[in-house]
This record gives sequence, structure tokens and C-alpha cells, in this order.
Amino acid sequence: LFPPELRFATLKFFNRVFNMFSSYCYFDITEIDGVNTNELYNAVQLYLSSYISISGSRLSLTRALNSSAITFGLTNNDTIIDTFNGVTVLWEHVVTQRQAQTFSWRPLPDEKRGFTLRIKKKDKNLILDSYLDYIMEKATDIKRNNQDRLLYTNSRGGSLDSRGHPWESVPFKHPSTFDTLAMDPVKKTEIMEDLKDFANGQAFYQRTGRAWKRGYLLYGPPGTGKSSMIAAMANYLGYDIYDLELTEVHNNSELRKLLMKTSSKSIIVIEDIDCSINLSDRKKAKGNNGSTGRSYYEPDMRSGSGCGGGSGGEDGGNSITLSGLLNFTDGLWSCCGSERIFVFTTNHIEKLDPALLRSGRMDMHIFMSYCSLPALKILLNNYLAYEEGDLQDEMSKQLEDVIEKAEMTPADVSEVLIKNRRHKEKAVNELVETLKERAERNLKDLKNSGVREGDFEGFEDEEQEKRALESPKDGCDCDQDSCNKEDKEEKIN
Ligand SMILES: Nc1ncnc2c1ncn2[C@@H]1O[C@H](COP(=O)(O)OP(=O)(O)OP(=O)(O)O)[C@@H](O)[C@H]1O
Ligand SMILES: [Mg+2]
Repeated sequence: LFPPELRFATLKFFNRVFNMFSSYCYFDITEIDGVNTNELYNAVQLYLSSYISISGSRLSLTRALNSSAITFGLTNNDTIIDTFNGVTVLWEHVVTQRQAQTFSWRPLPDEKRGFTLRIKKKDKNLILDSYLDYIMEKATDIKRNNQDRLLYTNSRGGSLDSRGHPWESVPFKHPSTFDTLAMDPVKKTEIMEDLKDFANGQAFYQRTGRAWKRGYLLYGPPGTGKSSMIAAMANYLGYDIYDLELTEVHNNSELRKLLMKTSSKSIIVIEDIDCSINLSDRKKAKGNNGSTGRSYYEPDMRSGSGCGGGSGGEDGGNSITLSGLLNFTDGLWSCCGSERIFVFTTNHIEKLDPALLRSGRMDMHIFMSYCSLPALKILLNNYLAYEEGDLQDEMSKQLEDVIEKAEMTPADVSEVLIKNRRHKEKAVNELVETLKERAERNLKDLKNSGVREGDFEGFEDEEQEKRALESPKDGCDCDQDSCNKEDKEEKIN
């Protein structure tokens, strides 16, 4: 029976009296602040959405542009309790109908939405100092995690796009994760913990005066999952990937510019570092632009103008040096921006300059090995949905006996499994056969060659094949210092 105005005024009065005696204070965070969207409102919305379980009876759902995740929101007058540094606060989502619109340049939504934060008066300062910052930070994280990852490449050479960016990007949707990655579980856990420590280590890096970055060197035969590991890392941390094509970078200053244009929370990848530029020796690398061993990637070499005739003195080509690269990862420039991971991959760790391997440069050297028994179990589970214990004892025993001797890469094993994935038994039988064959072949090779020279011997052929595919003209890389000696001898003969 009361007219609405009177009802409103009475409520307001009681509210005021109540507030005077109340031990709480309230903060309103409205969706639209004047004419601008209130960033804090969106942040709170996102932050709270990470707390809500789907059990609520009514939730609002949103999916942002370029986002692959759906976020839950509170509907009208829902409340939620949160605790921060031992202090409990209450959030309420308040939705009211907007009164008939007066003229506005920008049409406002019919509903007026906002959050009300209720805090004990004594906790007010504690919370306002850090709680809202914390929410903003968390919201940024959530937003980033929900957004599609990006894969950047510098394949355009040195040219910039219309916004002055040297990187080109595409959405990165690689399905590889640490769950699907076949490798020793202990090693895998170690890497995952290392990554998490890094991502959560802001305070640590600050305290110890180190730039917030970390380097991983992945090495091992082709097809053992180095690239898959990088994708898994990116998916695990929610980082973007910058795939740096060193052959497209013409000099050290270009390299530096590229680095400056990378964002934080990203993985900067240089694949096949031993083939990319002549990194065999720091001093020599500079000299090599001159008359002696020309880099295989210099333009005239790339265009296939011949392997032998590359002794021109002109310096217009690729003149990145090892020291340039080290400055990129390690020097003063490496810390513009923060939270960055450098990953180098190589098939030949023994060909890298010790300077690159020195402690502190690449923090972790990860050997990606041939398929081991634990790795095989993961692959069997991935491709054939075999659980631990599903295999007959006899079969497991056979696999266990040959897997190490066979020295098959996870890529090869995957191939056998994929081919027969409809017939589980057939797939495993064929795998055992292939493994046995390989093991026998290896044994024979071993006998023929006498003493084995190194761990990597077995994949030299594969490696040469790969390089031949990459190189424009057969054997062009044989001018390079880093090229293996056997190649060189073959070429000379
Ligand atoms: N450890 C692994 N776990 C799961 N799948 C793997 C693994 N290693 C290889 N594979 C499979 O083999 C394919 C090739 O692997 P990947 O490209 O990661 O190898 P790589 O070590 O990067 O080889 P390269 O040295 O030639 O670059 C992948 O698509 C993946 O499906
Ligand atoms: Mg690879």
C-alpha cells in the first residue's frame, strides 16, 4: 500500500541505522561505472566463477570471444563466501532493473548489475590493500587460461606487419599433454614440478636477483617426442609459443628485436639448434661469415646455388653468432619482459658448443630416449586403451624383454599401434614382432660394428634423411662445421 518512493526511503533509513551499528562495511562494484565498463566487475565475476561448482541451482553462463572455456556467473542476489589471508568476506551479486532510460550516447543494459562485498570493518584495510589486487591478478590468469593459446612464427623474415610486429600468429591447438606424452613417469613428474615451480616462482626469482626465465634443452633421436614435449609444456602452463626460425633472422640485432616483441608467459623455441646456425664455436662463428666455412643457411646456399662455391666475402646473409644467441637467452636483453621459457631442441647434443651447455644457460637438459617400458605402457593406454594389468602376463613379459633392446622411438611404436588400433590383440602382436625384429637387427649391427661409439649411433641414418629433406639440395649442410664427419668423408670420396 506504500507508494514505492516511500518504501524506498524507509528502507534506506533503516539501512543507515543498521549500518551504524553493524560491524560490517560494504563495497559496491557496479558493472558500468559512468559510461565505462568497470574492469573490476569483470575481474570479480571471473574470479568468483572459478569458485562456483555446477551444483548451484541457477547459474549464468558466458563464453568470451576467442575463448574455448565457459565461465559460470552468479545470478541475481546469489551470495558466495570467500576467504583471503584468513579473513572471510561475502560477495553478493545484485541485479536491479534500470529505470526508464534517459537519453544516452551509449545505450545501457536494462539491468543494473553489480557486486557487493561485505567485510568486517576491522578487516577493511587488510583486504582492500591486497585482496582486490589479488582478484585482478587471478582474473587475468583465468582469462589467459580460458583464451586460446597462440603459436607465433617469424617466418616472414625481417618484415613487420601493419602494427609493427615481426611475429605472425595462429591459434595453437596441439593436443599433446603430459598425460599423452610417453616417457618415464618419474622424469615426467620432475619436469612438471620444475615448470610449476617456475610459473609460481616470481617471489623466488625476485629474492635471488635472477631474471625470471628458464631454459630447457631437449635432446635425443628424432621421433622421441621433443616437439610433443614443447606442446605439452605450453598446454600445461597455458603459455603461448614463439617458434623462432633462426634461418629467417639475418643478424643479431634482428634477433634482439624479435625477443623484445615476445610477451611474457611464453615459451620461445628454437628447434634443431645444431642445424640452425653454425654454433660450433663462438669465435669461429664470426669468422665463418667470411671466407672459410659458409653457413649452410646463407641465402645463396639456401637457394641451392651450390655447395662448393660458397666462399664469397659478402656479409649480407645470416650473420647470427653464438654470442648473439647467448645474449638473446642470457644477456641483459633476455629479461625485458618476464616469465619466459627458452627451449632448444637438438638431435646432437655433442655438437653443441660447451658455452651453450654451461650451467646456468640451459637450466635443465632433458634426454628424450627411445621408448622404454613405462613409456610403452602410456602409448598402449593412449592408442588401445590398455590399462595396467590388461595385458596378459606372457605378453607383458615379451614386451619387457625386447623393448630396451629394440631401441624404437615412441613415434615408431605409435605408428604400429595406430595402424591396427581397431584390433587390440593384433596391434600388440605386431608390435612384439616389430620389436623383436629391431632388437635382432641391432644385435647384428652391434656385432658387425664391434664396439659401439655412442648412444646416438642408431639413428644417424634417420637423422641424415631428415636433414636431406630439410636442405634444399642434397648434402648442402656438409660445409658446416657442425656437420658430422662421416658425412663429410662420404662427400669427399
Ligand atoms: N614421447 C612421446 N609420447 C607420445 N607420442 C610421441 C612421443 N614421441 C613421439 N611421439 C609421436 O611421434 C610424433 C613425432 O614426435 P615429435 O615430433 O614430438 O618428435 P621429435 O622428437 O620432435 O622429432 P624431431 O627430432 O624429428 O623433431 C608425434 O606426433 C607423436 O605423436
Ligand atoms: Mg621435433
